[in-house]
Amino acid sequence: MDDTTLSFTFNGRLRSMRHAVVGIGELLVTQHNAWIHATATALVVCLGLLTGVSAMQWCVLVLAMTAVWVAEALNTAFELLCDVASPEFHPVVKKAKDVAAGAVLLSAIGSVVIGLIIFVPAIEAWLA
Ligand SMILES: Nc1ncnc2c1ncn2[C@@H]1O[C@H](COP(=O)(O)OP(=O)(O)OP(=O)(O)O)[C@@H](O)[C@H]1O
Repeated sequence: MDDTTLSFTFNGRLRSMRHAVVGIGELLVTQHNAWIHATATALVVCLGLLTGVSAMQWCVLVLAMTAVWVAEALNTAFELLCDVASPEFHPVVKKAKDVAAGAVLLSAIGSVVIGLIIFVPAIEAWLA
């Protein structure tokens, strides 16, 4: 490891953030699940604005949505690595990919439950 690898630079951090933004772009362009998450995110934001949920409820909703996006991003990265490491069918890769996909499903189910807990009463109050 040389000095340039060790030194902290603003440009280095900026470059690193650019890579992360490119990664998010890749997720949005290539992953069909990400399109569903984007639609759900837009729906939640519209519903939240319409029904006037509280600041604390916004925090919970943001955390729930972020959990789904993070799970999807990690699952996608994992799938890409699997495809390089084992392009042919492998029973253990199947298990690994299925478990990673399960993480996305778990976070999505949790988010739907949170959405129902927050929005059912909020919509009832809004319609009353
Ligand atoms: N190399 C492999 N070996 C064994 N099983 C695999 C392999 N690649 C994919 N699979 C199986 O196919 C399923 C789908 O894999 P794939 O990589 O297409 O992801 P996906 O769930 O379709 O996600 P996406 O829609 O984001 O592409 C996996 O969950 C796994 O069960």
